[in-house]
Amino acid sequence: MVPVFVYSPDEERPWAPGAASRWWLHHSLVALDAGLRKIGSRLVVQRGDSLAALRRCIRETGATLVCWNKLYEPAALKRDARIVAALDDDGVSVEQSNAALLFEPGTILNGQRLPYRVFTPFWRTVEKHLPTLLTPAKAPRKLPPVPRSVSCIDIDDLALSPEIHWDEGLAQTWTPGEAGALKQLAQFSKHIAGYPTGRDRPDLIETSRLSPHLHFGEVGPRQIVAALRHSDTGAARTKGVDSYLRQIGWREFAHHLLFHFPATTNEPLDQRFAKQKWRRSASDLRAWQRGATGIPLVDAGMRELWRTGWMHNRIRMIVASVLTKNLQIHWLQGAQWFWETLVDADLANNTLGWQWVAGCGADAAPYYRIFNPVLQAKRFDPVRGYIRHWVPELARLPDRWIHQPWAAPEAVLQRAGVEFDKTYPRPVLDLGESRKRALQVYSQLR
Ligand SMILES: Cc1cc2nc3c(=O)[nH]c(=O)nc-3n(C[C@H](O)[C@H](O)[C@H](O)COP(=O)(O)OP(=O)(O)OC[C@H]3O[C@@H](n4cnc5c(N)ncnc54)[C@H](O)[C@@H]3O)c2cc1C
Repeated sequence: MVPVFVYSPDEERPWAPGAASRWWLHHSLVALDAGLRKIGSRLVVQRGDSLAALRRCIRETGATLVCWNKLYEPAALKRDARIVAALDDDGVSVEQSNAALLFEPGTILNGQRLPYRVFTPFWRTVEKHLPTLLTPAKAPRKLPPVPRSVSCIDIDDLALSPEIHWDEGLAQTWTPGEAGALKQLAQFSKHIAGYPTGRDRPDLIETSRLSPHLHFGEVGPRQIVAALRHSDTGAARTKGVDSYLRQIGWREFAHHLLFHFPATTNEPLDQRFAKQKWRRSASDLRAWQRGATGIPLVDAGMRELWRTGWMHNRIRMIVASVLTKNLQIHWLQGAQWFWETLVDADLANNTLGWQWVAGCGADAAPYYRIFNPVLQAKRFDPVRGYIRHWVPELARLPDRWIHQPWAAPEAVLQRAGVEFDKTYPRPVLDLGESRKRALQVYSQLR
């Protein structure tokens, strides 16, 4: 057996991996190679056209069977179909498996044999099938050595790591690789009873933070189901496990949807929204990207993203709502920024998330649901710990004002050392006015 990785970003266009994903990929490959070496093998790394790289490897090894786990993104499916046909012509067998999802897309359909467009009935059907899932096999303890004659480049030659070192925050936050994923899963599993109540609190670490590991296949959803089911004891744990698996269900839903509706990476699923007119404002977009909108909860989230390559789910919803609804900037602009900066950037989840918030996707938030970052901060960042951490220039403001400094009396601002447009920006929008405008735009689209 010869483990091969081929890096071919051109084959993933227009959604080739962004900067944060490339960072993760580099470290994930290093970890994979180290793991393989421990059991007698090594990772053969190639770059360029996948088919050409595989054919070279087949020539060099005399392989008669090529196996891989499937990806279900539109570009990957097209590429894989081309490779399967070409290898078939060469007389080489191919075996494709599913490790990325609980079930193959196309196998979970509604009564009319059509894809689900609403999450709850989709998840009910998946839940019914969960007991049929096979427990994943254990990893091998020994593998045969890879012959020296097999051509291979260094992982460094893929030039995935950034030349300018903006990645310090990522390195401090994450441990890419299977060992990091399993450790994270084991730790999370101990606290899973707190997940249903804690999962909405960005100031606490109550979610699993497994998203990048799942995206890169360092742990699979079936492994997660198996691990949690086996450890399930007590009512609180059961509630925690159920609530968590439902989120894994959203991931599954997103991937099945993308499989059935591949154009949604760039177009709204709900075609009524295709005629929506968007605002263009480079300065507002930049303020949003840089965490300089003057709206503390939004700025906190965008800075967390920039520094760590990750953002809490509730905050993702809030920053996306402010961009698409209050600022009326196209959801694709937000999706592209997330694509570049998230370590868990995932075409299916990102598309679903953005279209859900913008109101144009499957089972989407209704158009009149416009998150108010001030009320959201009161509710989900009750002691404002999240804002204080990510927006330290406001840290000395009392709880009452820190999430809405524009409303604070001058004396309070002075005492806290806050000076608008010097230490912290004035808000780029009026939340109330922009909400009214958004409601008008959306009501015309219905
Ligand atoms: C605008 C927007 C963009 C998003 N972009 C991405 C993205 O590019 N990649 C990504 O993995 N997730 C994305 N999400 C979904 C979600 O925010 C993240 O999966 C979650 O925050 C990851 O943290 P966690 O692993 O601690 O999640 P947990 O709460 O521990 O959930 C466990 C797993 O379930 C899956 N999951 C959870 N929530 C969702 C969801 N709403 N949709 C789909 N899958 C979910 C993830 O794989 C996650 O790792 C996006 C959400 C929004 C609103």
